[in-house]
Amino acid sequence: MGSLTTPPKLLVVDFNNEELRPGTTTWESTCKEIRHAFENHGCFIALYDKISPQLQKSIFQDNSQQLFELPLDKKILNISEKPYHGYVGQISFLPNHEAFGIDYATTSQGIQTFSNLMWPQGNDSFCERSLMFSKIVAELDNKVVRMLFESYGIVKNCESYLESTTYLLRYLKYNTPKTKETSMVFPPHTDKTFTTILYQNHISGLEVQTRDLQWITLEFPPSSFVVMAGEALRGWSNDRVLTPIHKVIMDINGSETRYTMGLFTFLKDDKIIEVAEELIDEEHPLKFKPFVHLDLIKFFDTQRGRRSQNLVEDFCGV
Ligand SMILES: O=C(O)CCC(=O)C(=O)O
Ligand SMILES: [Fe+2]
Repeated sequence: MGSLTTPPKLLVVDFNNEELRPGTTTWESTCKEIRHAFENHGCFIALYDKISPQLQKSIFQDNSQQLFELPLDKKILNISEKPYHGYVGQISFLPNHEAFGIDYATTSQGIQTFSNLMWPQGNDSFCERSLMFSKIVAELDNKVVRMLFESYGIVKNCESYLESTTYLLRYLKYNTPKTKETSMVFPPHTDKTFTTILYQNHISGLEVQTRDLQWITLEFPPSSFVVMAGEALRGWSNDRVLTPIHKVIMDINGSETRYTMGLFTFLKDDKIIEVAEELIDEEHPLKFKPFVHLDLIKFFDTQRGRRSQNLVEDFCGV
């Protein structure tokens, strides 16, 4: 059904702007804009041209294609002790979707461990490009997190969050759906991350739900990323940040495969995620008890967690 009001436009932040340095007025005003975007929509678009055209091409054309062409007995070796960190595919109600997860993707060891499973004979170019991509996107992530903390006046413990962050690089693929019933290639969900950064090839499809339940179709300008809040960030923010519901829809008349790269951040087990006192006031009384990120994901992996409409509250609400 159509909506009577036009869907809002998402914030676009130009991270290529030289003026976007701590101490400048541009920095200060952009910090505020980012905070409002996280609070109002839970996401925004980042223009960031650090991925060269060659890297972009080889990530989508070489790396993604090589990975998804592997035989199933190799793909299923991509497992993890952590829920939702490994291979996803062959799911009857998601016939057009497949994904891999590479944990500790900003370290050569993390990438190598994954590559050794998929290509025991070695695949140096896959490793180099994946590592380069993850490091570039992690830099963007760190900047965004710093800006969000700063806009709330929380500067002192930001570094401890960044030091405790691990990065899961996911390669995602969506085939063209065959019928109208399967045009939703990924169902509505929220991310269980701290933050998620998405990068796609030229095939769009991501839609994000607003607070007033309208769907926005995301346009990715050239060299852009979508930065999105996960459930753990919502917990950290004392429920100020929105964790947006999003889904992927593809045109049944389309002919091209959609590839996405996602950098998903998580906090290590020794890091307690705790609402900072700066985020508690009369209007925002404390909503969540301190928690460990992996425990939140494990909770989601239970029947009660998967049914929850309000994950952080059901997991650690006060
Ligand atoms: O492919 C996309 O654009 C979205 C992927 C996504 O939402 C996810 O993997 O959590
Ligand atoms: Fe998602």
